[in-house]
Amino acid sequence: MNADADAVSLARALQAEADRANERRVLVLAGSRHRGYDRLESILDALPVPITGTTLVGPEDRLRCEQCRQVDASDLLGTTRDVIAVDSHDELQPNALGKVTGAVDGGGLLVLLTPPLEAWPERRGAFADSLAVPPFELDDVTGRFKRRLVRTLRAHRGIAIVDLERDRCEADGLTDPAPRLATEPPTPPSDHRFPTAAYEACLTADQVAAVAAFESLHGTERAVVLEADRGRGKSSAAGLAAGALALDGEDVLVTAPAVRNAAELFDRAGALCERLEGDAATVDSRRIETAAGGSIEFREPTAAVDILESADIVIVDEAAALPVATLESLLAADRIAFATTIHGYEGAGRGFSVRFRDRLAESEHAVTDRTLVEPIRYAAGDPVEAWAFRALLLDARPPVDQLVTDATPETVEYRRLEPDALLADERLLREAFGLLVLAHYRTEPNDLARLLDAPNLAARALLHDGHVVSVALLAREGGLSPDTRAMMYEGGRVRGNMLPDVLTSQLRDEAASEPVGRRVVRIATHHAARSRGLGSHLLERIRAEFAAGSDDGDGPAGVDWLGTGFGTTPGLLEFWRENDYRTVHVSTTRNDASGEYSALMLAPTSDEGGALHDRHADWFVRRFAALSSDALDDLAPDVARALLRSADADAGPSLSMTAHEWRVIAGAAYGPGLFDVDPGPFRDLVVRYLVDDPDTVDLTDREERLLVLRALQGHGWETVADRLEYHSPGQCMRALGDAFCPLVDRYGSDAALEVRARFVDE
Ligand SMILES: CC(=O)SCCNC(=O)CCNC(=O)[C@H](O)C(C)(C)COP(=O)(O)OP(=O)(O)OC[C@H]1O[C@@H](n2cnc3c(N)ncnc32)[C@H](O)[C@@H]1OP(=O)(O)O
Ligand SMILES: Nc1ncnc2c1ncn2[C@@H]1O[C@H](COP(=O)(O)OP(=O)(O)OP(=O)(O)O)[C@@H](O)[C@H]1O
Repeated sequence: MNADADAVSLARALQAEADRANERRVLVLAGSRHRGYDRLESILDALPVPITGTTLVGPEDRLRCEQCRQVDASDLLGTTRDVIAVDSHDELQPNALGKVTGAVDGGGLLVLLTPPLEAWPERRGAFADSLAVPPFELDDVTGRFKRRLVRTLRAHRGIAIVDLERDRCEADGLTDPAPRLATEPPTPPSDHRFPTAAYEACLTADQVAAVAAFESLHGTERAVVLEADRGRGKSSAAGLAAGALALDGEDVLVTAPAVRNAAELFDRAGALCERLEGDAATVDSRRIETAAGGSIEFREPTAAVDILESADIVIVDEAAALPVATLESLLAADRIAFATTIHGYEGAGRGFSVRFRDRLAESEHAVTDRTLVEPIRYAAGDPVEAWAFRALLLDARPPVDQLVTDATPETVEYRRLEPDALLADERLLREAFGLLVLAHYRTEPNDLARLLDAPNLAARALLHDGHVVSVALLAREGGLSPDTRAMMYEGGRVRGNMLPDVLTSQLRDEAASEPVGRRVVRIATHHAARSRGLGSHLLERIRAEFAAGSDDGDGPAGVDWLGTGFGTTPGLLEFWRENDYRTVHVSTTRNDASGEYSALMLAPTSDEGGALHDRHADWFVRRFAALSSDALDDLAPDVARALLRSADADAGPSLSMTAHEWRVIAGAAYGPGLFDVDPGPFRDLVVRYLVDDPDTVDLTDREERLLVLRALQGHGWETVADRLEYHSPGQCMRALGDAFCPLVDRYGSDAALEVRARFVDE
């Protein structure tokens, strides 16, 4: 038999076994690219799988089947394919691998076309190129992620490896699974309100329980949360429930990141409505109407927020992939359900579990939770799912709570997490990466490759009894050549230098990328050990290690600055401020994923870093008032307060109001004057007060919010009165005047104090 026939019969045997077990199998075709494609074509011809069920994920349309590029792998999320072949000769994007693996059906094959496995880790493709950020070059990028990947391919069950160069089968991937037991169809709950047909349409007992959870939405102020790994049928369960609710006359509003994410939901809901109402129901891909007077309608997330009031019930599918701010706006709905992916961070954010769960818990909604465990696309125990989880660390978790509950700054050891050490110690890698995933809504498989291979990144951790309790990811930034600096200043982009890039290109400071710094890209403390000073301790140790001139500094002369950039919340700003980081910028648009404005902060560690900080802090304070009534007029007042409070107290101009302007301010505070006639000087005063030490003036939180909303952001009296719950605009006006009194007392010039004396008996 020739080699071609061998590979074909192996593929057939693999596929037949996958089919019998309702599991998936992986077939690696390792060798030259043309041999890989030749063999793949013979295999596809021979497999009993229609070409319409096959997708090639690669740079060129080289087969007769559907094709997409790795960057477009998200198109396959939530879809189900019989065979997916990934051409990874030019590059392999870890994110794409995660997405496509989840889309292979039970009985299906994932085929990987790779270079010879020994040589693969050393190949540098487009993804590696993206890790070579200036001043580093492609040769500085390492191949650890791929070395680990090859190790997992060789170690895991269900993975066949064919060496095309030596015409040799390295592993046949056959697992000889036990025969599948016939499973009983799930039964409806004994007592139910939804039609029996909704339960009969379920494929697993988990799905029945999930549909039943939606019955709680008949009450008021209710929320349902369905959580599951990919392919457990949560969208379908939500669809059956949506159908049942619409059949009961309810108007159901469905939203998801894109309409294709809601396709399964509408399929299942449509089928149920047609089954129970026949032609009386009208079914479309975005709208279903029932004869009972109910409806199901799809709207994109922002549009959905605008029409919440018109719906009885809202269902949010793929909630993890929506910005937290959008999820919060949706919570205004009285009855709402969220379906979300747990370990599917290959394509879904972590915003839902990281930030939104707390806010849901604080809301008035009574929450019913259901987790769907049983897979539907393939059988439980599928070896390819186990491999993908391991290879991409999709299920990486921080240590269990008990291991770290006693951690304090005194018990922990500071550790540099060198990539080789991480590669050699799977538990350390899982704990550190797991902590980053759980704590951050945007950690994805590409980040695992970055952690292992990117020359500009470094990780540091605190270990308690050998377990990771706090972790930080640092990026080297700045130190760029004069040519690169000029290029950035003139509008060019440079990768991987976020802080210098913004300071140079947006804030017009050509010298900003000359000093060298370390940006804290991410920091996380184990949730069982927060608020004990561990995060601060880690930052302290990092500063000691990297500070300019320190002996054990990483690099010859240490760094000029430490910095950070993150989606602002008052609590986080407070954390960084306490650790001596100071605000130098806030973005003028909201982050797509978090829905928050981002702040940039600096903690200088040398004279050059100090100079960089000082001029940017000054510019930041100077521009803040104008920004607040423009791009930042929807910034939350508490965030605006925290941003200014975290700026350096010496930054910004000192007050320079004329005597007349002081009379206007003092007249509005103590006399019959009006803020509205000349808001400018009032704003300067508010900015100065919020940047200075606030303890010197006695204002309440509400009064400070009033200063931000009215004086800085320029919202109208009616709006401000409404938001801060003043009885009337008139009362709000008087409150603003009162709020300025202590500011006049603290800052007022002689002219101001003279005005005050006319109205106050001193
Ligand atoms: C660039 C970035 O990574 S920014 C994102 C930071 N990371 C995250 O948001 C992940 C989730 N959060 C965490 O892992 C932790 O809360 C960290 C890393 C922010 C802080 O770690 P900890 O070990 O708790 O820090 P530490 O004990 O030194 O300081 C805690 C103080 O920071 C402030 N703080 C930090 N986060 C918050 C928050 N979300 N809300 C309110 N206050 C906060 C508080 O002042 C808090 O003190 P308190 O608990 O007494 O009120
Ligand atoms: N009750 C059902 N009846 C028929 N098909 C179903 C049912 N439940 C799930 N499926 C099918 O199983 C697959 C996975 O279901 P679904 O998309 O609902 O799961 P999911 O958990 O939302 O997965 P993903 O996150 O991958 O989209 C889909 O192809 C879907 O059509």
